[in-house]
Amino acid sequence: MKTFIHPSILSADFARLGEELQRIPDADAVHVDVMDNHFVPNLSFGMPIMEAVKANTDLPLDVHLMIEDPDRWALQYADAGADTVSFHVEAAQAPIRLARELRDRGVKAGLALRPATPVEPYLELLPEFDMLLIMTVEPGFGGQSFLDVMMPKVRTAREYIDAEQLPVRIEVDGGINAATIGTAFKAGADVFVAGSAVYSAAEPNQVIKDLQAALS
Ligand SMILES: O=C(CO)[C@@H](O)[C@H](O)COP(=O)(O)O
Repeated sequence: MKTFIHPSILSADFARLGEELQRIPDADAVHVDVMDNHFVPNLSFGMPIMEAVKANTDLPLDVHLMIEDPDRWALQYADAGADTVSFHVEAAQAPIRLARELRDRGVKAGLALRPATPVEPYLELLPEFDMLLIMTVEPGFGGQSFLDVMMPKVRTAREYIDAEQLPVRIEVDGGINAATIGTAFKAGADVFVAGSAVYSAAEPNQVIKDLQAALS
């Protein structure tokens, strides 16, 4: 199975964001965490920073909206150059309509689930999506510990996706590092977001290579 490492810039130095983006050349995409201080108890950034990120990297942008009312905002991120826009099923009014609107623009649609949200009720929606984002920490902050109790959810999704032969990736987000990535991979994830593990290191790109090596 092909795998993808997406560093999260939530753990980068925002005052030097342009340089921070140049420190991860072997990443498969940049994970862009948008938080509104309503859906999650933290505020990160919005469209101006998204536009600055787009202007300062050639890597694909994997945008994760942790916001209320994604139906209202998601298309702006698509139009600003996102490759993938994931929004939370707990926040969306009309997830299928929004996924179709994203895909009509040529942008991949991701369905994100909080740790407390079961996956089973949403499996039948997956043909409408390109990615399922399973949170492996409570959304809102970087640097938390990996919730391995989410692995049954990843396994259930993997079994369904394989049985239905859907071209849907499974992204895990939160607490991913060299010690946890193998657990998530074995459960069936193929896209791995890593924030603090990458950006707290002296050489972020070496961490990306180490994570890739841990999967090979
Ligand atoms: O969405 C989130 C947090 O809500 C994540 O993308 C974190 O930014 C990942 O950070 P680490 O757990 O890898 O430090």
